[in-house]
Amino acid sequence: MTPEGEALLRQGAAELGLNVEAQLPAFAALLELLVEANTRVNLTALKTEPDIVLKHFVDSLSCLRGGHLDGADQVIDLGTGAGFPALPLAIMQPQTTFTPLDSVRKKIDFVRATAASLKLDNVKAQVGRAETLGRDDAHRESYDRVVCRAVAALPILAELGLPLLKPGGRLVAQKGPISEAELQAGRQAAAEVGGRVTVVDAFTLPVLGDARTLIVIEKTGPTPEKYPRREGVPNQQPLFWSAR
Ligand SMILES: C[S@@+](CC[C@H](N)C(=O)[O-])C[C@H]1O[C@@H](n2cnc3c(N)ncnc32)[C@H](O)[C@@H]1O
Repeated sequence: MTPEGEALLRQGAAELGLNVEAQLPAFAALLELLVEANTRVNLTALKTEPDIVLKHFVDSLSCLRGGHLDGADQVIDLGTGAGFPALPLAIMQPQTTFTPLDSVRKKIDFVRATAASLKLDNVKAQVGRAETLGRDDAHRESYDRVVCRAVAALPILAELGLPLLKPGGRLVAQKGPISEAELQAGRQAAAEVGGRVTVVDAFTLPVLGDARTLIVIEKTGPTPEKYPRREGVPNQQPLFWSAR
C-alpha cells in the first residue's frame, strides 16, 4: 500500500473511532491480494487503491459503529462477495470467529486463500445459500450476529438472517440510504421471523461522505419453522415488500 493509501485508511478508521496502526500490514496484504486476484477473476468492480481503501476497507469497518459486534463469538457475513465486510472485521476483531458466506464458489475460494495467506485463523468461509444454511442444524440458531453489506432489501435480509441467529442474537445490516417503505416492510418481516428492529443509525462514510445506514434487528423469539422459504423465494417474493 502506498503512503497515501495508508493515510486514507488511518484517517477513515480514525473518523470511525478506530486505530488501525497495528493492522496496517494486514490491510496492505489484503489490498495486494485483491488487486492481483482481480486481474484473473472478476471479484470486485473497485480496482484503484483509494476506492478499495475507502469503499471496501473503511466502508466495511463502519459495521463496527455502535459496538453492535462487541463480545460476539460467532459472526456470519451473509453474502460476503470477495470478503466484505468479513475480512476487514476479522482483521480488527481476532477473538471473534467470522463465517463469510456466499453462494458463488470463486468468491469463497478467494476469501479462503486470502484468510490463509493473512493467517486469519478466525475466518471459516463457507460456500452456500443462506436459505440452505438456515435450514441446516449445523447453522440454524448458531450465530451471535449476522452482518451483511449491500446484499438485499431489509425484509429479505430479515428472512435470510434471523433463522441463523441464536435467541437474543442480532442482525447488523449495512446499507445505503433506506426508504421509509423498505424500513416499514423490514419491521413487519422482522416481526414475522421472530425479531424487532432496534436501531436505525444513519451516518455518512468517512472522507467520502456517502450516506449509509446501519440497521440492527434483534432476535426476540423463535423463527417459525417455515422460514427461510426455499432457495430464491425470499428474493422473488419478499415478505411485506413489493416495491422493487
Ligand atoms: C452485491 S454483492 C455484495 C458483496 C459484499 N457483501 C460487498 O459488500 O462487497 C452480494 C453478494 O451476496 C451474495 N448472495 C446474495 N444472495 C445470497 C444468498 N441467498 N445466499 C448466499 N449468498 C448470497 C451474492 O452471491 C453476492 O456475492
